[in-house]
Amino acid sequence: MDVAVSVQGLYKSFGEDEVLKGVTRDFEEGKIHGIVGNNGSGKTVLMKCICGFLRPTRGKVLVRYREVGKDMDFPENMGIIIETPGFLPGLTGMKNLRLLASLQKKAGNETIAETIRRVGLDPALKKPVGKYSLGMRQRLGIAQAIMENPSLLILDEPLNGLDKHGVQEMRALIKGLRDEGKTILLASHNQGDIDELCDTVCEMDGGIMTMVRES
Ligand SMILES: Nc1ncnc2c1ncn2[C@@H]1O[C@H](COP(=O)(O)OP(=O)(O)OP(=O)(O)O)[C@@H](O)[C@H]1O
Repeated sequence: MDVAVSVQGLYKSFGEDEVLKGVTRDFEEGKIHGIVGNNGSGKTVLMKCICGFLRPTRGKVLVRYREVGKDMDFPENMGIIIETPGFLPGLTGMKNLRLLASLQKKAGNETIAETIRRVGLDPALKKPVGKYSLGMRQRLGIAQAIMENPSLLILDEPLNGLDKHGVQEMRALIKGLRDEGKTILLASHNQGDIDELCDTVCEMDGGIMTMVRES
């Protein structure tokens, strides 16, 4: 099997608090991998370690066989939604994404506009993001994560705040991204999202990971 992300004996402590307790798991390329678990079970901390935002206390994360924090600071070709996407409230959605895209210079204006349309928003909308509804902000967050066509997506509760219709649309989008060959790690509390989207499911419980469903 082609492994996109390999988590090997991962421990993470904050002071006395051991939040990850030896997590080991390979996530196969081209699939949607669900991560479920109660509040505080360590899902976000695990995702932050995979992204290189947090350094593990022990163990390692390999993304496409290169170690995060050693062979590279952050995995390349990665799109992320972790916690609420931080946009500048006074700018339009298009301007926010253009600003973020200017860092990597991978996505031009047409690609950004196309991505905004793909998540069901209007790239010509003059309304500043500060006046967006929660669902619109979430859609823009998804656009930001996918605009540079990453091959790995780390999505922590990406469908939060969306109404029923929005959830259906964004589920279809996420499945479409998987069908394009992308690898997706998806943390969710929504059983419907997990059942419909995920090829494999694992559960975090008190910093320990157990397998729930293999494809
Ligand atoms: N920067 C930090 N400093 C100290 N403790 C932290 C930090 N980040 C997370 N924690 C602790 O790690 C534990 C796991 O948090 P985490 O955010 O990974 O949970 P989660 O499974 O994502 O929960 P939720 O479902 O609520 O999003 C919690 O007890 C949290 O307080």
